[in-house]
Amino acid sequence: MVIKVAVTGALGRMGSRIIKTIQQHPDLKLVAAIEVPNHEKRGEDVGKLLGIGEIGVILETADRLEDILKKSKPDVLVDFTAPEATVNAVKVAASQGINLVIGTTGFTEEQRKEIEDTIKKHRVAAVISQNYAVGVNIFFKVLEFLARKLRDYDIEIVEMHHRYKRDAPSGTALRAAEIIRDNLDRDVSIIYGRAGIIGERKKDEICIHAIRGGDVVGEHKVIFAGDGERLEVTHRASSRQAFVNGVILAVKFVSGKRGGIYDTFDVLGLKD
Ligand SMILES: NC(=O)C1=CN([C@@H]2O[C@H](COP(=O)(O)OP(=O)(O)OC[C@H]3O[C@@H](n4cnc5c(N)ncnc54)[C@H](OP(=O)(O)O)[C@@H]3O)[C@@H](O)[C@H]2O)C=CC1
Ligand SMILES: O=C(O)C1=N[C@H](C(=O)O)C[C@H](O)C1
Repeated sequence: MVIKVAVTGALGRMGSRIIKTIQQHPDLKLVAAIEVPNHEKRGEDVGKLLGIGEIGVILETADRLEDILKKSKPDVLVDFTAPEATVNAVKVAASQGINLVIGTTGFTEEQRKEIEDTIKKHRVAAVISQNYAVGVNIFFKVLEFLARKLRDYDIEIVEMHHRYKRDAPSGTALRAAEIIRDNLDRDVSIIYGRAGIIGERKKDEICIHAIRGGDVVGEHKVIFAGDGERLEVTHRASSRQAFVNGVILAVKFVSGKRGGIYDTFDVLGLKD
């Protein structure tokens, strides 16, 4: 069976790669590609815009999302855009019974809740993950283990991304901090950077440090610092294809599912 896929953020760093990869999977068919309202390339063939030759799908814009989805009838909508754009895409797609793969990061608590409530209300299925790379999900599992074993160590997270990234800290760093917090048997708060006369480090905090620069695809390091030793775990993404490969698995996983909110642990069979 062929899975029909729509992609929002079609010309973005992730969206464009997702579309190119869909073209390499005979069991996936791109049926709609959507960009920001009033995009100057609206109406042009998306394959041509991406330098892979005509594919027979024209670039549409988000102001017409409802009609586009009604016409193209995708099984799954893949969204890597920006927080408000994702909230809107989820509302429109879910109301038409379309399942979702969501990769956008940087949501407020309210936006996250709105997305989850919408998915539940319309009983669609969605995969939501801050990081679709297989290696990062294994890194998360390693963090669960380390947090249980090194519970008295001082824990710090450092992430680095390209200069264009809009949100900080990264969704992955936030998820890593939550995983560690949930696996420690003591209360900790998550804080963001330090400056000034901060005094001695507090035991009950995990600090996230966000670095931005150049074309770095994505790096995450977690440091467990003890007395006389330090354990560091690092994941480095050198190509966005690492995320895209996970997205393709998520599309195949969520297609045809009846309802529910899943993550990449579900997709990759990593749930305990
Ligand atoms: N979960 C994961 O594994 C990963 C998540 N991400 C996240 O994905 C998101 C996108 O990242 P990236 O591809 O690098 O960003 P880009 O800015 O390259 O791409 C986003 C695209 O979405 C477009 N867009 C914005 N609003 C809308 C809208 N309303 N409808 C349709 N398209 C819209 C943007 O257009 P314009 O530029 O004109 O605004 C842009 O083309 C970020 O939140 C990032 O953190 C990234 C990599 C991996
Ligand atoms: O914006 C990016 O590029 C990335 N965003 C995700 C995040 O915020 O964690 C995942 C990846 O690190 C790349």
